[in-house]
Amino acid sequence: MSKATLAREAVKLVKPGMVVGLGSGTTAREFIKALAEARIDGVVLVPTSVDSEILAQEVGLGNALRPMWAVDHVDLAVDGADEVTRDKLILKGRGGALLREKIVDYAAEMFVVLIEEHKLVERIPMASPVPIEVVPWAWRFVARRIEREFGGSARLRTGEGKLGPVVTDNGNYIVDWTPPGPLDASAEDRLKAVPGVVETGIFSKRRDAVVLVARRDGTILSF
Ligand SMILES: O=C[C@H](O)[C@H](O)[C@H](O)COP(=O)(O)O
Repeated sequence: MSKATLAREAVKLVKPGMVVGLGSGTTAREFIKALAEARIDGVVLVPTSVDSEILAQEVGLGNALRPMWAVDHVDLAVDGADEVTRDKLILKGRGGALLREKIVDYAAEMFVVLIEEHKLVERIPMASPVPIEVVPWAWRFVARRIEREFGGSARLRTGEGKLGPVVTDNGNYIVDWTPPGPLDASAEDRLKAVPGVVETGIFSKRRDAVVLVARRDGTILSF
């Protein structure tokens, strides 16, 4: 229910003709459904995962869908997150959709993050590991190098419903890294500098994001 409330709030920001980035995950799915109900004229939609693309198609938004290469800007991106701090360090990627999400969310003029209150944390990571999308051919080398350079433990993500590694929408693997302690904003660039790392779930460069939090008491906090 709270995810649907957040989604309806975010839909109010969508104006006719806008190019809108569709995030991924259960919260973003609510946004996609609410957007379909709103029937806003002329919007162009850029999905950040196959999952979001399929849902958008199923709820009648198929004609509006475009790949990222077919647009020259994104007005608004609406996405969920796994953990968010008060100063807007954002951790994403529990569903493995982080790479396309980061391209779209970082490109957007306005980035709106929808979370429930338990995801508002003091520091990242709190309860989730840090997802890191890696080149499959190098995955073990990259995982060991991250452990050596930064400490903690890095594990290949394996899936349910399929034997072996989870393969992302971009054909890569995910390594889930549990660092030895809290991370600051520099972690995004430091991890990215490891050859073989394609992208990380640390979103530290959108401090201007608008975060909408569904509180336990039913109200919405915005910061
Ligand atoms: O890869 C998954 C995405 O980053 C999601 O946006 C994130 O995991 C939050 O998903 P949910 O809204 O299902 O908690």
